[in-house]
Amino acid sequence: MKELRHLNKYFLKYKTHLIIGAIITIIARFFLLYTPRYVKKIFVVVEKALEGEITENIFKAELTEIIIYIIGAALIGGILTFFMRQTIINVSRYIEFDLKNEIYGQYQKLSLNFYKKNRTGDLMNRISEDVGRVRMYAGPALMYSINTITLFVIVLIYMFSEAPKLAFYTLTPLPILSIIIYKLSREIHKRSTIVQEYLSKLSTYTQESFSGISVIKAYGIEPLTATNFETLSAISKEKQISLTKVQALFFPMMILLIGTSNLLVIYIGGMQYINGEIDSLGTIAEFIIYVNMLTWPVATVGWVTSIVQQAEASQKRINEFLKIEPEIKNTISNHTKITGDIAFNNVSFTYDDTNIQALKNVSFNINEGETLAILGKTGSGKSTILDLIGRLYDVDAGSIQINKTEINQLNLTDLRNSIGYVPQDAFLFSDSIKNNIRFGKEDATEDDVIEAAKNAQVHKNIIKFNEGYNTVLGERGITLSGGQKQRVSIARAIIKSPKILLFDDCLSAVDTETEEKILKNLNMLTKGKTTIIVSHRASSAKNADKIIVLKDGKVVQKGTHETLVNVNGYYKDLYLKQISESDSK
Ligand SMILES: Nc1ncnc2c1ncn2[C@@H]1O[C@H](COP(=O)(O)OP(=O)(O)OP(=O)(O)O)[C@@H](O)[C@H]1O
Repeated sequence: MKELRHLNKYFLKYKTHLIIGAIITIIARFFLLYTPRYVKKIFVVVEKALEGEITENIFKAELTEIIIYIIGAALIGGILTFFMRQTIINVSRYIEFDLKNEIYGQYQKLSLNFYKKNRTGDLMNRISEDVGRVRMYAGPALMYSINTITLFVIVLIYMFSEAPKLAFYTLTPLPILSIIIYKLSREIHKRSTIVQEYLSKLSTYTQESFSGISVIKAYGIEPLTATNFETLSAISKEKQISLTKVQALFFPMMILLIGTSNLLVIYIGGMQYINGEIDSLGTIAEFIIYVNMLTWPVATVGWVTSIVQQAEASQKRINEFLKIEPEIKNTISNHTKITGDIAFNNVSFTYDDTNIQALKNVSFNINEGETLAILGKTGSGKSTILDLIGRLYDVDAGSIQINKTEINQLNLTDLRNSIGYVPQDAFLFSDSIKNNIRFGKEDATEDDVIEAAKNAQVHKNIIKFNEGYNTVLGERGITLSGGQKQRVSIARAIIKSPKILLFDDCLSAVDTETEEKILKNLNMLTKGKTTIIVSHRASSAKNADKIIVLKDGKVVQKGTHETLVNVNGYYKDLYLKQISESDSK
């Protein structure tokens, strides 16, 4: 139960609901337990009438009164049971909601490294299935426990005060029932976890096949994927059947044990009645009702135990994530002004997971409003520089200063709000084009969106779609071309009009003519803003104020277009190659 202590703060938060729920549960049990006592009374009245001890009128009056009591008690008990579920089960839903938000909030705080170390499926499971299991503890398990304890205490007092010997024999099979249900629940849980695993394997496989359907078709490997699916699906079916087998045992087991208890009541109660140890047959009827009333709560002891164990395991998995300290923290609460002077001083950086040293002693500086172009072969560390400016990672050695202040001494929210970032793989959400652009600035007007799209040279493409800016992208919507995606992504960054603009090879999928137009617009738009353009093309770099060339994480060339084009090296080679390519077209 150590891990489940995490939920105590929520129990405390909803204590009023819980206390009311517990009180209602207890009162509801009292009313429901009235019925067996009145059933006994019916027997007693009938016995008296048969023996002529009471007149027919008294018999009818007493019988009517008892029946009214039984109906009244059942009605009140029923209504209270409804409110019991409404309070305690609702609390479990509130806790589920709070816990999901807590986990999601934590996910948002965790740095990129966390996402690299953990698979998406695992993150999803903890926020959905694990929280679901924990809810079972906070709701049904709690409710059934209060229910069972109250019922047990009251029923045992009633039974032992009425006929102790009969009570003892009647209750003997119940612990056995509880143990069997516990074992069955554990087995059911074990097998259903395996079933779940296969279901998620199946859905991951199916999802991947659908996402990669064009590759599958192009390579003609449909039969292979179908066979793989069939194999997975067959294993899944086997696991499901083995689960059903155990589940099928559950109710017969319960019926068998209830039957045994009932037989015991009738046999021992009957013997006692013959021997005169109990005064009325009504006691046997009362006890049969008690036994049936106790069976479900007794079964729930086993069930609740297994729910608590599962919840403990799930909460442990949740706590593992909740306890992780974000690597990148915002330690500065005051606002910091970001103007856009950026300086890298001997920065080195190694990726934790791959141990690849992406940057080695990198130094450069850009003044506010200047444009820096970063060139270099693939894997040379260009994107890493941009990630470090956005403080997605912290450097291992050296320092990054923005406005002459160490980057970790800046308010992280202010820093990120001052950056417009266009990633290498443009990611667009399954939403309208308008909202995808507006994502950069929530209060942007229609005109702002259109202007940003025009500057990113994508407006003409967008208005050709039937729905224009309201065209939905993604799974159920239209698929944009690589170049269109890049340009929507550029529009998203420039609409924000941030102090710092980072373009990560974001013109790679557009033709040189469009690139030229975009760069021209950017020249105008980025006036006064610090801009970094990562590219593989000299054409994107030639107008920059400064150019650096990276090789294996090191800066190997630094200068302007004019200086670099006159010295032998990567930049000159690249420039000449591109000129000869465009001449030959
Ligand atoms: N998220 C990451 N985790 C681990 N290693 C990484 C990660 N991102 C990049 N690397 C490694 O760091 C090195 C530098 O990568 P980076 O993406 O900065 O290069 P790049 O110059 O931007 O390449 P490209 O031009 O292909 O985009 C590469 O060797 C790469 O494999």
